[in-house]
Amino acid sequence: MRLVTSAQMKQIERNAVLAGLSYSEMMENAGRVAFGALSAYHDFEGETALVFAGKGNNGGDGLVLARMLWRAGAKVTVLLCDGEPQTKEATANLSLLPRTVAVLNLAYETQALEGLSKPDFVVDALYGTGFHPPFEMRDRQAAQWMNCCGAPVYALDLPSGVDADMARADCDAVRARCTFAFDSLKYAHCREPAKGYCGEVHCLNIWIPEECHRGLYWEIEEQ
Ligand SMILES: NC(=O)C1=CN([C@@H]2O[C@H](COP(=O)(O)OP(=O)(O)OC[C@H]3O[C@@H](n4cnc5c(N)ncnc54)[C@H](OP(=O)(O)O)[C@@H]3O)[C@@H](O)[C@H]2O)[C@H](O)CC1
Ligand SMILES: [K+]
Repeated sequence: MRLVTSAQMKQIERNAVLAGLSYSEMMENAGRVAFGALSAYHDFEGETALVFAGKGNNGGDGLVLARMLWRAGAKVTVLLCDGEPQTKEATANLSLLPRTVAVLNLAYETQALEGLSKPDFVVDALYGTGFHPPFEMRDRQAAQWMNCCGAPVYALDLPSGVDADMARADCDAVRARCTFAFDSLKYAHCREPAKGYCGEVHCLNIWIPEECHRGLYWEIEEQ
């Protein structure tokens, strides 16, 4: 198993771009493999899914997954927790969502969380490797909602609220049933206190060529 820092992960992604894999392809792959992993737990058809999407690329992964869940027959609601996406790839994936996916923007619809019912499952795509604790108020409320709703939460790459490298965790960090780590494990998947928020960790291949990792990871035993 590979273990990387967030800076190493960014370098691996840059290497992947040089090797011919675009950022948008990596995002598409991340959403797709998360969809595949989630299908071991859910049938999707007729199920209700809430996708909490942040403004960065972790949110973009969530928007790809939202599209795939909708295609598989789930009733999907996306919550934009920090307004519109701020990266090119995430913005493109927001525009690819079909109209039948409800999109609530918590930056404007400030009371939206109060009106939500418990879904069949939740996708946490609020923050990944770019997060540094602590939460700001709106994110804290979103994380508290996920933790209190009673539905299983599946975290993309990391549970929101943990620091990938320091393995620190905000006291309201998302408590996931499963975390789908992309490409490589990060310290937060392996060290307390962050590890305790991850639930089962599945490290998923997003098709970054092997040579892009050279000299940029530590080999560790399977967790
Ligand atoms: N591993 C891979 O090969 C791939 C990973 N992908 C996914 O991308 C994320 C990392 O995306 P990134 O955009 O770098 O980071 P985040 O989505 O986690 O969020 C970054 C934004 O959040 C801001 N931030 C940080 N801390 C806070 C805070 N406490 N409160 C509010 N906002 C915060 C940060 O702002 P800065 O000023 O700190 O820069 C950013 O605006 C990775 O985890 C994967 O899920 C790719 O999609 C595919 C390839
Ligand atoms: K996340």
